[in-house]
Amino acid sequence: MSTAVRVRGLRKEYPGHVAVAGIDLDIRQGEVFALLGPNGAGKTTTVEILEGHRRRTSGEAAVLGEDPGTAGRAWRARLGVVLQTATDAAELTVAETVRHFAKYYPHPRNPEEVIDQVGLTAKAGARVKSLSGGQRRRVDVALGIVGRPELLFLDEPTTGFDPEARRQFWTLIDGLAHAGTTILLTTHYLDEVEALADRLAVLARGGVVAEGTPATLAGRERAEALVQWHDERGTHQEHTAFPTKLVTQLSGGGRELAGLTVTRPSLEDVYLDLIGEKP
Ligand SMILES: Nc1ncnc2c1ncn2[C@@H]1O[C@H](COP(=O)(O)OP(=O)(O)OP(=O)(O)O)[C@@H](O)[C@H]1O
Repeated sequence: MSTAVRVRGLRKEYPGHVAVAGIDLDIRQGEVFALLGPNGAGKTTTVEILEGHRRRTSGEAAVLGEDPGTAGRAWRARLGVVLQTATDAAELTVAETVRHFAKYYPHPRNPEEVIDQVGLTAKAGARVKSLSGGQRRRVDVALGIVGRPELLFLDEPTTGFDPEARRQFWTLIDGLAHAGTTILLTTHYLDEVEALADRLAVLARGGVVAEGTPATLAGRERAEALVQWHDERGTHQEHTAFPTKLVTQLSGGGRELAGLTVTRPSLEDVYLDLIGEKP
């Protein structure tokens, strides 16, 4: 599988401050890759460099085979971008806005279909100005995908969405990924990462502190499990690296254990541990 994004030693310094301290990343074509990290970790800076919106101080970057610092309009048309800050609310309607943006691209998607996909058909004739925050965010997403991007950047795309809108959005992203779109997602929602991402990297203090799949990040699948059950003497709990063995012993080969649960660290536990904020 070929590489959509390749980054080596990427560094960004602001006066008196290192925002990105030399990171490496490889994002394969067709995968959904999530970038996680606390506020100020360097996610937006990294993404903006890859989008060609910000200059790097040093290091190498190749996005769809080109250097984002020098690539031109044809390259830009292959990208879809949903920035963290919402598009300025204009006097135009939703349909007018999406149709207008579609004209910037050589092979745009059908604007009406895109509006439908982001769940805004009922609001197609409404002025963007009159929409709620979550609905405007959906317009942003529509504008990000109308150009049929090969690589889609989503910077905190579901902030302000209600739970139903988030689910719809996940379905939409899943569909795009299945159709072969590479997606780079930054988010603070760990359930979003578990639902969507093939792989993720955790950024903290400008560096990558862990990289892996949501299920195996930082040895999560090998971490000790907590086994809980109760009997006439009360509730019991035990930490073990071998929960299957423990449960087999406890159940004496088939006796039912009341209230049995086996839990491993959640992605959130692992994440908080990695960024050094575990309570
Ligand atoms: N234009 C700028 N000038 C100076 N410092 C900046 C500039 N832009 C960002 N920074 C600093 O660089 C660091 C990384 O910021 P960045 O926006 O990349 O973080 P982030 O991981 O996206 O955070 P968030 O989760 O809050 O969006 C922060 O300390 C920020 O204050």
